[in-house]
Amino acid sequence: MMRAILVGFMGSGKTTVGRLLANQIQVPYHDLDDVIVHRTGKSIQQIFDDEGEATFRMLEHDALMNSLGDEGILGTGGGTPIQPANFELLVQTTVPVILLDVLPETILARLRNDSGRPLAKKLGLAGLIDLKHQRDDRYNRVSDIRIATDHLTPEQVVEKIMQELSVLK
Ligand SMILES: Nc1ncnc2c1ncn2[C@@H]1O[C@H](COP(=O)(O)OP(=O)(O)O)[C@@H](O)[C@H]1O
Ligand SMILES: O=C(O)C1=C[C@@H](OP(=O)(O)O)[C@@H](O)[C@H](O)C1
Ligand SMILES: [Mg+2]
Repeated sequence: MMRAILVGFMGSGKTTVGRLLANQIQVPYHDLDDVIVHRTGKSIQQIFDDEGEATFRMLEHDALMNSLGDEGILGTGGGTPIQPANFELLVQTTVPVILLDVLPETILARLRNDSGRPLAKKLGLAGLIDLKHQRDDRYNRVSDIRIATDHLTPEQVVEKIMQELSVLK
């Protein structure tokens, strides 16, 4: 079983914080995007370009199903909780789900120089903010703990998660 699952919008720090947290408590880190890249031999951008978002979402659902029972920390993608089947899995799991939250301006600052997120490229800044508003309710509903990351370093976010998880036990 996973120790914790990280959810949140693109740029909230799921991948960065997940790796750091796993490293700190010496368990494996699994990232759904990485599982998909490994399985297909393609980048996320290539999958969106060649096969479209719907195919990516099927691969993402498979990756989630196959990862939940593994040991470690799981970093999801920003769209993972939005798919209804994934939403149900995340609501029902007994693994603590942690929402890394961010303000729109933080997202923009963190993703400014990033080219690996096809949706960010396609939607532009205003579209990204709109997408976050559409998703926020789902993020809140699947998560047990919410951490506002805007004014924290990744190390401080890890520290907060460790405090919250020890409270949960
Ligand atoms: N707490 C943080 N403070 C500042 N920068 C951060 C923080 N968390 C992540 N970042 C940076 O933001 C970018 C996106 O982080 P990433 O971990 O890939 O987010 P996600 O997986 O949620 O999309 C990266 O450049 C990362 O270094
Ligand atoms: O928000 C989304 O729909 C997506 C987020 C990405 O993951 P990160 O949240 O780790 O950037 C990746 O799964 C894909 O580009 C789609
Ligand atoms: Mg990520």
